[in-house]
Amino acid sequence: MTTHPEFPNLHVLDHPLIQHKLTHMRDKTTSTRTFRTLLREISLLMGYEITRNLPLETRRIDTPMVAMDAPVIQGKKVAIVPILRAGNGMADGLMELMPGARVGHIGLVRDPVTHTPSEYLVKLPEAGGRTFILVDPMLATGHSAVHAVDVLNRHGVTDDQILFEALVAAPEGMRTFNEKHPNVQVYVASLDERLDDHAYIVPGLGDAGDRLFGTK
Ligand SMILES: O=P(O)(O)OC[C@H]1O[C@H](OP(=O)(O)OP(=O)(O)O)[C@H](O)[C@@H]1O
Ligand SMILES: O=c1cc[nH]c(=O)[nH]1
Ligand SMILES: [Mg+2]
Repeated sequence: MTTHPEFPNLHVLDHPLIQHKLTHMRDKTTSTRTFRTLLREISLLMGYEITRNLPLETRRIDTPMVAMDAPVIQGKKVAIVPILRAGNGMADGLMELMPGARVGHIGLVRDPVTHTPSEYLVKLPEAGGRTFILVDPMLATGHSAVHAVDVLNRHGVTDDQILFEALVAAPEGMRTFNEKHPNVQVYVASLDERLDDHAYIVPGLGDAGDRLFGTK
């Protein structure tokens, strides 16, 4: 895991398995079926790092030898929140890791001309001191990410209780995001070069939602 001099809250997960799978996802010849499998697998691998600081509690169990107080994750203290649609593909991986987690949804779609997101669904579990893991593969202009964190803030979740898991981010989007939410920790597989004239990430992987669901 590496950090970035300009973005102290950005963590680039450079594990070879994650980088190898990301390369296959970027490849335009990769099928929808394989893209979907890879997104779930990368999210699961990233989840291993992202959950590193989750609080543990102890539970009394009996081993075949003796009784002991053994550590367990406070599963009900975690909420996974995909930003629809593409975030769904990442949430699947995290839900495998944490089957007891609550799951919320934030539906956003980006206008192709103005690049501003509009909201079509918000359904969230109670804040209740939970860690909220927001997931969306693409952080491009950053407006969708900012909007989603604003939604969580209004719901009673503070920035230090939010982790953002993306696959690829653009520097422009990270700048915009950090102007509003510098205390949200952001985890990515890659910080890419730039945005193009249509606010797509370069080199990126194209339209994540369309590639995940085969809609184009
Ligand atoms: O950083 P931004 O410039 O806001 O762009 C990123 C957003 O764009 C994509 O979603 P899109 O709006 O295409 O919706 P979809 O997931 O339904 O395809 C992506 O999944 C992010 O949510
Ligand atoms: O590169 C991009 C930018 C926004 N949304 C995507 O799916 N891809
Ligand atoms: Mg899309």
